[in-house]
Amino acid sequence: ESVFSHVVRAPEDPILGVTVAYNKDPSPVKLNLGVGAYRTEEGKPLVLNVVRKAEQMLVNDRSRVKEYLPIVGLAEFNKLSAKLIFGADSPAIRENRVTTVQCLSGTGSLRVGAEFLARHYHQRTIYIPQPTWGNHPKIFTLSGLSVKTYRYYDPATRGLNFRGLLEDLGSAPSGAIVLLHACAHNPTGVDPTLQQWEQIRRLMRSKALLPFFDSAYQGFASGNLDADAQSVRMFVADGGECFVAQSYAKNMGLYGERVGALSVVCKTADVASRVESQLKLVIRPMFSNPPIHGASIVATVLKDRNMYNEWTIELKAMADRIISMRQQLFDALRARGTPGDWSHIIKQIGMFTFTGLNSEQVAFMTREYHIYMTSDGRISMAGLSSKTVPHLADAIHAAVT
Ligand SMILES: Cc1ncc(COP(=O)(O)O)c(CN[C@@H](CCC(=O)O)C(=O)O)c1O
Repeated sequence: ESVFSHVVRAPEDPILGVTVAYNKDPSPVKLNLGVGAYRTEEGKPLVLNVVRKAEQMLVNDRSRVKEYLPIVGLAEFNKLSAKLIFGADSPAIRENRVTTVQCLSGTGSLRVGAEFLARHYHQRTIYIPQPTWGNHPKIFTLSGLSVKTYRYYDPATRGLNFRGLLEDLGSAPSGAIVLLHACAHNPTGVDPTLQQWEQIRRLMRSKALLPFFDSAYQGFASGNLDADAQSVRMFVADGGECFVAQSYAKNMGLYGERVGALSVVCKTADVASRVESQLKLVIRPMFSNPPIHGASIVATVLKDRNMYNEWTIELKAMADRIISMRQQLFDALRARGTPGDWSHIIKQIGMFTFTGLNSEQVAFMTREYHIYMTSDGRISMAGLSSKTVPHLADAIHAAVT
């Protein structure tokens, strides 16, 4: 009799479980629009040319060894990551008020930040948008924070519920932590305008709410790395403090390398160095020190002007292909006279379209058309190609008529 015979079978993850179901489907027309991972027009995962070039350079460099990294990770990677999100001219970086630690991609960066806050911050409540990435509530709850939500999405307009957002943040207890998607909100694809970000910033600073940015798609929303960092830079420019989690999974296609960074912007350099010393106490018993390969790729790309420029070109090409998939799907639904207003498909940005389809319609599309997507109606546009748009449009048309 096993001592684990009481263990019950856990349900599949709402997002990653979609790929499990997709892989089991023998249909030749099946479409995986679940996981937010870029695919080419041929439907294949993409390794960026600049990444292959960086890896070749690393392999050829016989001086490179496989020693442990410091607990905080690859120093060069950390500096370059801070520069990428805060800007090369950031006063916070110049004044040494930023500490950056390399973590296991975006998830790991969020987790390390949350564990630190649960131990060292006086307010243990974090407000997350409604809806948000499915893993957010689990990461923060398991870190010991208590999770509340703020209104974010308006199903009626399929846009931002800005009034609800301001009301909910306005009634949050002062000092509460607030999770903000830096750009390309997942799953809605709806972002505040710069003017709305400025109003959010003023409100948050007036109540001493602590911003925790999740930047998983920098460069993927607009195709421009600086444009997609504007929300973060507005908060840093006011001299206030904030947390920022960065992921290189999507914008550099390093999904499985698990490359990310957590940055904490503090009021003084002395506080930043003390915060870093405590971040090390979170990391050491969690994963001790981070993996060297992916961070070396990123550092190799970011530190060389030509490779950085080549990366921005490949990044914009990915963003542009997703935008063209939006237009093609919108046009295909219009051509079919599919009932309903589908303009949100071309208004939303980033990797996902929040279609507004309900779970029954999603189940119908999976059953009858072998379309795999999350049950909340989210579609990863990166999983589409010109050849497969008609099949998806047929499925949506059938689901709503
Ligand atoms: C807003 C947000 N933050 C963090 C992450 C974590 O990404 P890392 O791989 O840890 O860097 C994701 C990935 N969400 C995608 C990818 C699949 C998943 O992990 O759920 C998604 O929503 O499909 C995300 O969408």
